[in-house]
Amino acid sequence: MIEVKNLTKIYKLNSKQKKELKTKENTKIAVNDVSFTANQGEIFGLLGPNGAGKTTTLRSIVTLLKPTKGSINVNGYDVVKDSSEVRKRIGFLTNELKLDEHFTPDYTMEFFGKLHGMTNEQIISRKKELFDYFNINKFADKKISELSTGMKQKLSIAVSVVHDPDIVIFDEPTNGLDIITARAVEEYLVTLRERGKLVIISTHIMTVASKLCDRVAIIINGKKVIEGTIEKVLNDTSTQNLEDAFFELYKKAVKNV
Ligand SMILES: Nc1ncnc2c1ncn2[C@@H]1O[C@H](COP(=O)(O)OP(=O)(O)OP(=O)(O)O)[C@@H](O)[C@H]1O
Repeated sequence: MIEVKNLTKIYKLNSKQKKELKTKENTKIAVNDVSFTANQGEIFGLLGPNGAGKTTTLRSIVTLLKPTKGSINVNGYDVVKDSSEVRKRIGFLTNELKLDEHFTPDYTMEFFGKLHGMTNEQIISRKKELFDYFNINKFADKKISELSTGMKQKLSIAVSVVHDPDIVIFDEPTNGLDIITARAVEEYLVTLRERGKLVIISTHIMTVASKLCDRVAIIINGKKVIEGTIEKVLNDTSTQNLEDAFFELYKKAVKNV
């Protein structure tokens, strides 16, 4: 279970960033007083346009960023005070995860398994389970540089969940993937939910969210504008689909700026 309470993250901006963001301000409020709860056995979606604050929120949950204000609790552990306990319980996958292309899938799994303090037996059995699931066996001893993009993505997922965490967090899980790999990733997320895991995904693609998520929170300009089941979001916005709901909420949020 993850409880995010009044999370605020303020970045200091250097002159290059100020230029990029076309601002004279010295700071950027990326996440502004955001709270939500996500429970075991659900796929929770953090939705919003580019720059909304999704990645910042996820990176704060996985202990890569320290909140400026507020708190995040992961299965009873605080992300700042008990960061190593939190990391044991979370698998984090982002497009930025770069696997070393010189190594083989086999070696990479062993390496990350050892980093998580797993025994050789645990690593062997987990590797078998994940390589069977993602059809990686044939490529286990090839250099990662020789693998297709889809296979690399599947391996990245296998690596990020090698320690069989209770909570799995994917930043834009199907972004840039072909339809077959995207489907394989989606199916895996559903499998994780069936096994009682909490899966949190961030996405700006509303059809992906509608298909996968039990509950969502929509973030616009760093602020949460709604949280609940897809049904609740459609009811509250009097819309028929999540894309229309998003535009309704976006129009309101922009008007209020
Ligand atoms: N390290 C940083 N320093 C300064 N500003 C940052 C930094 N990282 C992100 N930002 C800014 O904070 C805001 C939120 O960014 P974030 O990456 O969390 O959004 P996002 O919703 O994940 O968007 P995207 O889908 O584009 O990744 C953006 O305006 C971004 O430019």
